Amino acid sequence: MDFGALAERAERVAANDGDIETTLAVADLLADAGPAAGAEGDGPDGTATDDLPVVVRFLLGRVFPAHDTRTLDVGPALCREAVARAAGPNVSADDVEDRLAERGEIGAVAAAYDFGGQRGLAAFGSGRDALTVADLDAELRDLAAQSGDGSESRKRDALFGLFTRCSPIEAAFLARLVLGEMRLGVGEGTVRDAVAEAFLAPKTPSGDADGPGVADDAADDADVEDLELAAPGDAVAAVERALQVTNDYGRVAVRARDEGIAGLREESLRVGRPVQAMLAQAGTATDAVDAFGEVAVETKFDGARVQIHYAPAGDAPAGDAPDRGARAGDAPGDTEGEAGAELGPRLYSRNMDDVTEALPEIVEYVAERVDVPVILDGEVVAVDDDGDPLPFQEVLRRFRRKHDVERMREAVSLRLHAFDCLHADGDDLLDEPLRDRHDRLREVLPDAAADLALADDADAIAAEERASLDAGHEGVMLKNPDAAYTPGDRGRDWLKRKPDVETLDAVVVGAEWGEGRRAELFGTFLLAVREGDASAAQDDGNDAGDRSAADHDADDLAPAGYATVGKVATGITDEALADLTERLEPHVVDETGTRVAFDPELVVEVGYEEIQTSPTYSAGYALRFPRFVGVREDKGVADADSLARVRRLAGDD
Ligand SMILES: Nc1ncnc2c1ncn2[C@@H]1O[C@H](COP(=O)(O)OP(=O)(O)OP(=O)(O)O)[C@@H](O)[C@H]1O
Repeated sequence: MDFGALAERAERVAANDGDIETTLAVADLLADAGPAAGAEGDGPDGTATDDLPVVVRFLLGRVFPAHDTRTLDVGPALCREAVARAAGPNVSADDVEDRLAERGEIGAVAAAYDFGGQRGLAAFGSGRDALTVADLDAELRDLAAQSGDGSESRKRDALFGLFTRCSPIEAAFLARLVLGEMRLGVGEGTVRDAVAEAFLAPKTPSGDADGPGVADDAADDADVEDLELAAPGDAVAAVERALQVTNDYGRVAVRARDEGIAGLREESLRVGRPVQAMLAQAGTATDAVDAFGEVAVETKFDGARVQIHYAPAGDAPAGDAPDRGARAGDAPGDTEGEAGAELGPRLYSRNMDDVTEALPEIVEYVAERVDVPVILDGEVVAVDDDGDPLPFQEVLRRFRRKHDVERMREAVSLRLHAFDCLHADGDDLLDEPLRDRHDRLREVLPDAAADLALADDADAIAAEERASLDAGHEGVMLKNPDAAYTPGDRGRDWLKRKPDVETLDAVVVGAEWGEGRRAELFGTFLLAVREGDASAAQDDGNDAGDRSAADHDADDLAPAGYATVGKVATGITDEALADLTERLEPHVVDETGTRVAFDPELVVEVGYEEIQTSPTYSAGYALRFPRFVGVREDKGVADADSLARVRRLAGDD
């Protein structure tokens, strides 16, 4: 598929405004993305390449599947510089930035420049060197592989080269893609439904050539309200399930197209390919007893979530192939590995970032004790010399560290508490009840997990909670012992119970430069929460997903989809200020006097005394006496707290 064709179809998708219309338009696009039967093309053996997996990922603003830890690592500044160079000698990165402030969005800015090279060639009748979707994917993967000295300038050159090959509509798509800001209004839920619709819906009697259930150019249909999705519920559920275990929309789309529901059901977990973590809702002991009868009561450890993947040498059964071999430092990719391959312990954060290198003692601990292939879920906690837990901020000093790992290993000791087992010795356990998964966990790593404690009355749970708090932990987790493990789900089968000293995980959307000796550093940080819930933020690129300068209210600075709740300046050490400044500066999208606005990128945890209603901030609430607790390295902006939670904490809901 030509990249131009994809970019143009994507614009048409974005022009839809109904959910069903959008889903149908995406389904239509997916049905056209694969190779036509028997088509010849530029694939390795002369067959046409299969663009479907790439198209699916691109629509979601990704080059790599979610489980793949590779990233493009192209920031807004680098993108602006590449656009400026492609636009010609008279255009500087500052000019691009000015236009960005006017237009509010990098795609529109990139499309507005005349990347003369290719038009010049076209004018001479030679036609431009058309980019295909496969070319672009390959180029971006090469770009992602750049590392070390000079990699930034090589990335800039590569991106510049790509822009010079782009028409305006392609340039807009490319700029948004590299920054992960597609703005198509196509979220993960839409793609899931579209995959089911394109490949698993019953064939329509009309013999619609575009694929089952897909309306021809849905956007043009006058009777949009009559549109319906034709894929049955079990088809959507099969896609959802395959997505949960693979974390790869491209792979699932291909499987659905080629092998239908039966093929999707064969997808299974793979050691070396992280899945999303199961999450919890807040709840009380009484809620738990009422809902589950018997309740599994676990300590709520105050650390950082880790998912552990390990296939010891000589023990990985066939069919349980890690995605790649076990060479240290080798990030598992999205290619199939050999069956039975060995994989050294790999550790992933809650956001599926590979944190293996930062936590060598956990790697050693697992390698010394586990002797069958496993996927385990747990929490890494910082401990003092007596083994007592230290606050969560301590573990974050270790968590993503790339430098000084050995020095920090001396300074902050870590301990692993495992609490779940998703896979053991060739068996996928997601559908097994927690009590059975926990038995397997105790078999494979008894040292890191206590026996499952069961209770059926609120008093017994309260006693466990007191014991947990007395031991310096955060509270208790109350789990349904009969529930399956549902990746990515924040359901009612896991409840978290901690004392009412709540903190808020807020997104930093603005700052003010400091004064005096701190004039080079940001001093005060403007905090915001998400306006919608997580799925809305993902699904609605035109609303909560927008991240542009023009959307920043002049007084409030909150980007669309976010509501401000206060400013924090206390509790930040000089070291933390310097770190925050360095990390946030590349994300400045607007600057007025001493005030700056950021793209929403960084989540910080803040404590406060209370939440009051207030006209000062766009949330309608303000944090009283906010204090900085730390950066939530383990959270992305989609995981930040929502306005609904602020309302609840304020007692208004
Ligand atoms: N025994 C346990 N079982 C499950 N999760 C645990 C346990 N002990 C600690 N945790 C941590 O608690 C988190 C569950 O709370 P939640 O799903 O709300 O995540 P969160 O938003 O990070 O919450 P919080 O900010 O309260 O830690 C898990 O992600 C995990 O990191």
